[in-house]
Amino acid sequence: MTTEDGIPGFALTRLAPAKINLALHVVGQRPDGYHLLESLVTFADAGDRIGFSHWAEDRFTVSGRFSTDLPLTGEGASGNLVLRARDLLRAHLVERGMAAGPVHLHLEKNLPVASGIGGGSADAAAALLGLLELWGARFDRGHLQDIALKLGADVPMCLEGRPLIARGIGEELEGLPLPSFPILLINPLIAVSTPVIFRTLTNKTNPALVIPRGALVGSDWIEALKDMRNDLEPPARILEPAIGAVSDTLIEAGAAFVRMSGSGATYFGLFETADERDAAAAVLSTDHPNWYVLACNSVNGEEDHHGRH
Ligand SMILES: C[C@@](CO)(OP(=O)(O)O)[C@H](O)COP(=O)(O)OP(=O)(O)OC[C@H]1O[C@@H](n2ccc(N)nc2=O)[C@H](O)[C@@H]1O
Ligand SMILES: Nc1ncnc2c1ncn2[C@@H]1O[C@H](COP(=O)(O)OP(=O)(O)O)[C@@H](O)[C@H]1O
Repeated sequence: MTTEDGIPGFALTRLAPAKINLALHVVGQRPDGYHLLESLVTFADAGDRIGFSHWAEDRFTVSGRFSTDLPLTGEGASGNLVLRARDLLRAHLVERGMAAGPVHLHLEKNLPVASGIGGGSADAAAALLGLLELWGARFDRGHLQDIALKLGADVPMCLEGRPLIARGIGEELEGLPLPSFPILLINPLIAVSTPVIFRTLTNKTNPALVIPRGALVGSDWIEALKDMRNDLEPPARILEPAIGAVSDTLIEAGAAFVRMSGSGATYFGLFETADERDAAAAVLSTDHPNWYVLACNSVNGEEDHHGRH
């Protein structure tokens, strides 16, 4: 996943790809209040980037369109997830007698914050993987997933970074052979808080996700997606009525399939061809110059040879 054209001046650069919940069913609630989900997830070939270098002391810098919306320190639950990932991983390595020296981390924040495409979770996962590489540390994958889950429910799936089904709150992962789609992500830059959306949700026991099996092509998946849902979309539309218009705009622009990702407010459109996607992106960028519009592709999935993680 290391990008070929790295951030200048850094020893290592990793992409932190946008997460897309193609479907998200809320099927129950745990005693601690967390909601049980069944989600069909894929990842974009674009997102934030993180640069890593050994340094004389710990340093954190940011750039990019959305860098002003971020916490810049790592302390507490509201700290930057890049720094929280660094500190948690370092503590685990040091405890095991491994070196985890000072680093300069640079976050290029290209993904809008609190937008249902998991930018913070992707950053945390990329930070864990990049730091392991920079520090030359070997770490058991299961243990790394445990650390990831401590940073957020979506961080384990972001460590995988490939099409998968997520269950539980995101700790049960099963890869699946989903093809690559030309995708348009659009967000009217209305930030939506994940905990507020979950609190607004009234129906917590919805029908389970039914995943078709077999050798399916893109059009088969689009048909199958129509029978699935994002159960967080109704509460998001109640909280922010303006985001309903975003969905209509993508349909009018020619998307073959449209749905909200995660707790919103980003909508994704799946297109039959890259040319159709790019034409829609040009129209939407002109009509809505203040919106976030990203033309990308989702990554290709392969058969899961390892079973559940
Ligand atoms: C909804 C999803 C779908 O992929 O994505 P986003 O919209 O955040 O991208 C995720 O489940 C979000 O997971 P994540 O973003 O890691 O959530 P966290 O920060 O761990 O949780 C924020 C808060 O949301 C609520 N929460 C979160 C996940 C969950 N399954 N049930 C919940 O009730 C809890 O109140 C929690 O304290
Ligand atoms: N590196 C980061 N990028 C984005 N958000 C971060 C980061 N570190 C901490 N956060 C906090 O995490 C919260 C969720 O952000 P984000 O992951 O972008 O949401 P979502 O999963 O809905 O797309 C925000 O309130 C933000 O302040």
